[in-house]
Amino acid sequence: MISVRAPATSANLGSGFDVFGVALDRPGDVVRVEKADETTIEVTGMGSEYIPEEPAKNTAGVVANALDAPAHIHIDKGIRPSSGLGSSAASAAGAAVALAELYDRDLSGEDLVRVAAEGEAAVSGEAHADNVAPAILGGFTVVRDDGITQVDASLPLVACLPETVVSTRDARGVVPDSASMDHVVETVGSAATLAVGMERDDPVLVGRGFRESVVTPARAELIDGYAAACEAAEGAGATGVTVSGAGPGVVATCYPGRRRDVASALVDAFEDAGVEARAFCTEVGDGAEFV
Ligand SMILES: Nc1ncnc2c1ncn2[C@@H]1O[C@H](COP(=O)(O)OP(=O)(O)O)[C@@H](O)[C@H]1O
Ligand SMILES: N[C@@H](CCOP(=O)(O)O)C(=O)O
Repeated sequence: MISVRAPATSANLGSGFDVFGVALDRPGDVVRVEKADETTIEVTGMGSEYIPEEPAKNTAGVVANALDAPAHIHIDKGIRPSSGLGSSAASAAGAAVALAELYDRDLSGEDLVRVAAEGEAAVSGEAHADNVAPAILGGFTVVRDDGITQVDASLPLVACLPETVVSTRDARGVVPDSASMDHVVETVGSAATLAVGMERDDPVLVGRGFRESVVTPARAELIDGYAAACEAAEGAGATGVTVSGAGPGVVATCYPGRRRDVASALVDAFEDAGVEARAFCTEVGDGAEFV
């Protein structure tokens, strides 16, 4: 039996829609695989009641099919589905790494990302690899058609999960079809600032680089209490706050000593808006690993 822990991830980071992603040190999914004549899936843990066990509908099952690697797959979910923290991607990434090892397939990190992205496409409608890339490679990743760039950043993060469900498929439906030149200029400036901030492990530059005015405001409309939560987090020391992935999760960065204050501010602000929420103090972490 092969067992792999794959981390939660936060995609987009404001200015990098479908391009940027980071691995979070916690939480994560654990995927265990054993060879079998045909693929079967069992899911336990956080939100497992909402996750299909039919292989064609589960991201891990789609990966097993893509790799022609039938297995009994057990997924212990540490990441709530439809959270904006790459829950479906973690299972896809964990399955890709575990099944490649089980069947002795000689695949590069980028090959594994491509296979795991097929699992993501099955649930979100499009093959975006900005969650599976950091879930496999770790750190901060930049995904483009011509390759993936990875940086081992060290950065404090707070992830907050309001008890609202937003599916990635639905949240992709509200993304505007076009952007003005002013917005393009702003996004390029933010994305460049964020990438330099990741290289320098600088929470001020990274937080400034979250700023984006096309996709983020459209998604924020789906998250009750979002504006108040951002304001409260910034008041508590966050150097930047944005929607995590497609939402409803929110991600903030700050100096290391401010994480607890930022986490409490986010939770309290959502609760004041009538939305239950929980927050994790975390940091940029490693990719999928054997356990
Ligand atoms: N192994 C899996 N883990 C989590 N969600 C899965 C899995 N397989 C299929 N899904 C489905 O994917 C959807 C959640 O994915 P998505 O909307 O992209 O949110 P998230 O941000 O949590 O990845 C849910 O409909 C869920 O049932
Ligand atoms: N780039 C994607 C990222 C979705 O992330 P998830 O964690 O919400 O699945 C998007 O913004 O649609």
